[in-house]
Amino acid sequence: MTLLPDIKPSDAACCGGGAGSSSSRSSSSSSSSTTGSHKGHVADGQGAGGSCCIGINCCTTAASSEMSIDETSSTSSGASVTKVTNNLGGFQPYNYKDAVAHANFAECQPIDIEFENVRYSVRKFSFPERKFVTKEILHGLNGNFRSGELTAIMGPSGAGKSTLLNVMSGFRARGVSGNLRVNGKPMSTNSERFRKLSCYIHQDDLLRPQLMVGEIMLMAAHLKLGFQITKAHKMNLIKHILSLLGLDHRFNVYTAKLSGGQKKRLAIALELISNPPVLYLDEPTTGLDSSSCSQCVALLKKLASQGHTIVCTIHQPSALIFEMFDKLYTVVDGHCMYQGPTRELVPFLADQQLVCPSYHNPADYLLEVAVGEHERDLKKLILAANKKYYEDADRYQYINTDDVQRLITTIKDNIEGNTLSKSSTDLPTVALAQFSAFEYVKPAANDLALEETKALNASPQPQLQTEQLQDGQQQQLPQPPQTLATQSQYFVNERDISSASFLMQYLLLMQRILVCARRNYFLLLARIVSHIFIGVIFGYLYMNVGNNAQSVLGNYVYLYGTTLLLVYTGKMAVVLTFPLEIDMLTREHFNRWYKLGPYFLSMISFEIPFQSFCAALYIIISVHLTGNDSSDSFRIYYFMLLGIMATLSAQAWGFFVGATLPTKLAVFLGPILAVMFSVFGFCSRYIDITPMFRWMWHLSYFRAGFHGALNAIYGMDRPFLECPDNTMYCHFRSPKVFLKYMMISDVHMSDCMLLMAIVIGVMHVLTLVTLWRKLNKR
Ligand SMILES: Nc1ncnc2c1ncn2[C@@H]1O[C@H](COP(=O)(O)OP(=O)(O)OP(=O)(O)O)[C@@H](O)[C@H]1O
Repeated sequence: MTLLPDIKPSDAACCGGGAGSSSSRSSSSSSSSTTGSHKGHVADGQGAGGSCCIGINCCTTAASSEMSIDETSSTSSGASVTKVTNNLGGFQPYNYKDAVAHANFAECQPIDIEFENVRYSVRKFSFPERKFVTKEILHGLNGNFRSGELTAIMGPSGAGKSTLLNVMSGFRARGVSGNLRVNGKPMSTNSERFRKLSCYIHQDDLLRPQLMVGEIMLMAAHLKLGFQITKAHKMNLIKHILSLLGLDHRFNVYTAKLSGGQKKRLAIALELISNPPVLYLDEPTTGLDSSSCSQCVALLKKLASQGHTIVCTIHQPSALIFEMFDKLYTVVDGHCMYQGPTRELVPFLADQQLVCPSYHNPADYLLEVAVGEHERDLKKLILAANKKYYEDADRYQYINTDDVQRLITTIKDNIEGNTLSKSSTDLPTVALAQFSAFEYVKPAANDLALEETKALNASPQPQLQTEQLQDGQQQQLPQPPQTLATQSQYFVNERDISSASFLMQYLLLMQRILVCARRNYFLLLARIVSHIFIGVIFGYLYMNVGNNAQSVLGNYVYLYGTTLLLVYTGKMAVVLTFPLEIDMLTREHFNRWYKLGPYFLSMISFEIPFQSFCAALYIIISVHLTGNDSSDSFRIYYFMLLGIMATLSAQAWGFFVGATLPTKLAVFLGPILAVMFSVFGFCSRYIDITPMFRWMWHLSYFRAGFHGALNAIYGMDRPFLECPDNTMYCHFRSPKVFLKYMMISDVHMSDCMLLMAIVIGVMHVLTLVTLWRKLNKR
């Protein structure tokens, strides 16, 4: 098992051509269908009295270069790679638009989601009212997200877009009520079955900067697809997805060096590995320039056109991008203000006496209405939107399967009559373009048309196919190298996915940690160097105090400083880094990359030995310089064991604090807790502690570590210490006298070890439980 894929950059760079060249004819059919929808859109808008500027009708699109498939070759890994040449015969650099237009993603199970009366409330403490209050954010939303549709959730800032996405994806489940049906069957968003259907891509991309694109993809493929699928198959799939998303040339690039748009595409590519039927994206276009924006939406549109249900929030799309969405769901103050096909928005608003001015972006106009710029009663609009939703739902219900069958038969007739290219692999899109008036036939038509597509793909294809040209001439076109069926063979069927076992997940995550640690060695090196440095400083300050009866208090301070150092370095290293880890864990776990158990085990399998190693380094150096190693060697072993246990106890607390509190709070609450344990259980004698705080003395791992260390160095019948100047009185010549004076002569080292072992175990269990709650009680 290797994380680092054995692929050369040249191999990866080639696969862009492979996918980008899938089929020139499917592009012609899909572009004709797109044009059809543009026309329909404008007609609708104008017919209703509105005349907003929409999509390509107001923009000039760049002329696409003519491309043809030149030759097919094989890479060293055996993958079929197709070079694409332009009409000048040169090698064509990667063309994202073409690749997206020609891309064929895998078919997937069509998923229609309907929701009814969805409400979401949060419970918060109100300081002015001095009580807990419940705030409802979503107020009984109804709607549907359908297979084959790209839906945009729009609305003003703070309207509840992200909240709706979080609720619908199951990312937020607490405080949610309402009914949800998936393909007509009731389901809970918190159920495992529902979660298996979808992936959620957050607005900010949390990608590990130390990993390269290819590595992160392979890691995700191993974790998501398991090991019943060969590595070669996974590599083919990865290359295929990366080339579809225009990232193949970034295969060997660290994710830190990707642009914003590339990171976004990589985030999508990672989730496409398991080919989820439903994709939720939170503001996928935020922070992208207009070209990256339209590339990103074009990609989503293509995914939707191949059967996925795609839902994303979007802020203020340009007219061109707005036009690319099939459907719009507008949220205003937690209510739905419009839902339905994008092209029906302008007529809908016009019906409400809101006429979108000429050459005005309907998306901008909608937002102006939503923020009240057009002085319309939003309540009326919300009511009208609900009325429209129910009317549309009725229309959908009353269309029977005979109607759908009739439509499909007509499409078949069209194909046989050669009015449409038989080679089109995008039958559902063609079917829908033909019958765009019957918008709500879509789900059923999609199912039937997909079956037809499968049947067509299964039938033997002629070597050369013909396409009817506009002027009536027949021209021979080369066979596309990969049809829908062959391209999507890389995608793994849902039933073949068996995610990696516990052990394999653990090993893969361990490998990821090691690779990241090796590449981000500066932080680890800093931890090692600081322990060595402080070991030398402490050793120098308390040089040779170990066996000197006159310097017992000096040695006491050395042991005290040692405990403090080990406790702070153990705790702070994780308190500061763990909250960021939790964000990544939340996302990867939600998208079912791995389970919590292997993740946590892999993390502590690295952190525990590393922190122990740092503590041991410090102890070896300082013990030698302070002369504490001049007595029996077993004392040093005990001292080292106690020091390591103290640092690991603090580390376990650090994990717990990091998992429980946000970083800003953890940074100062962690030390406050440490000071409390220190003052009340560590640097005071038991009788000096206020009775109210004596429980801290018993529970403090600080105290256990320190008293244990004192016991290891001065206890266990240590003989008299040296008193160098015989003329002087050495009060603590007898170690027993010193321990008695410090009131710890009855403290046993074994008790201290037991207490710290319990702290380590209990705190790790508590951290695990906290994480589990965070991940599962969202
Ligand atoms: N956990 C929460 N506690 C309290 N209020 C919340 C919580 N989550 C969301 N809200 C409130 O709900 C409203 C909707 O928030 P949401 O993030 O969904 O808005 P949005 O439409 O996505 O906004 P933006 O476009 O600015 O991201 C906001 O007023 C927000 O303050």
